[in-house]
Amino acid sequence: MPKFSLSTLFSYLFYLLPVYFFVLAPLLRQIFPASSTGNFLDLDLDLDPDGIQADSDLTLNPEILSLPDGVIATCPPDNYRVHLLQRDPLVIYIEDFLSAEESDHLVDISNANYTRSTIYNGGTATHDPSTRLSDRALLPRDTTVRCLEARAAAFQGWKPHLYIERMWAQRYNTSGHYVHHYDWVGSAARGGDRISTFMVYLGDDCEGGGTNFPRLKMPRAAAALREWCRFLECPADAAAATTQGITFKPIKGNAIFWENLRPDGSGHPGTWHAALPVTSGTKIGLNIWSWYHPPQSRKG
Ligand SMILES: O=C(O)CCC(=O)C(=O)O
Ligand SMILES: [Fe+2]
Repeated sequence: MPKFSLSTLFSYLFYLLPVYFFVLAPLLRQIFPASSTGNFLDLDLDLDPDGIQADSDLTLNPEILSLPDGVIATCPPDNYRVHLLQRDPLVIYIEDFLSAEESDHLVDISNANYTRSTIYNGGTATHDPSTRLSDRALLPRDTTVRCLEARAAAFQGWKPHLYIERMWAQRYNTSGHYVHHYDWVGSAARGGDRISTFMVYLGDDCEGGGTNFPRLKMPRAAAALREWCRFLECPADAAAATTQGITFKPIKGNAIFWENLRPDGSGHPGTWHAALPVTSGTKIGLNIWSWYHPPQSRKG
């Protein structure tokens, strides 16, 4: 009977381990691709066509989310054009997401409701003008707002367990700004998180006030730049630019859409962004955030 010494065993391992890691394991991954059941954003177990399970919806708060309430709005057909900026994170620019009439109407219905914007510090809402200087107003859910909720949900493929948050208009006067931040919270494992953001411009009667993404890159091809410079700040001397990355100009009716979460539910670092200071005039924005809240993580 052959005798195996410890050193023989080690020499076998020395040859076999690389064979496993570099040949066998990749081959197995090709033949049996990983199932997506561990993928936070692929949870799609709901059989209810509305993506809503009656028993698990008790925890959803109608003061925060635009929950179905039996009111069905009759809406005009969509009339927007999309421009794909990049896929990871997904960033899509939407021209004429709102008509001029819709933008003006939302400004009108927000006017009476403005209060100073807050930030959250350890779970407590505080005012900090060095971080965020603006006023914001909760929009009543009238027909225009309901049609916009439907437009935003349809844009995302009516994804089950996705809830459009109640909408807020945000008004920045001269010096108004919001320093760099993420819109996601990092709470996917605790129940849900903000899966996406539409940053819509309702009023662009201002200088400055662009939405800056320091970690996104300017499109490179000359033809692409010609197209994108309609929507992005394109300084004549890019090297002398004081901001990093890309900055969207406020243009009334247009929107930037981006996905905040990676497929595993973690927040995407590329979505770091800011509202640059308004140097004169008034900018009015509209936040449409979508909250992804799968029923499994709602239990408890
Ligand atoms: O007003 C903007 O350009 C961005 C606003 C924003 O990032 C926010 O309200 O979370
Ligand atoms: Fe934001």
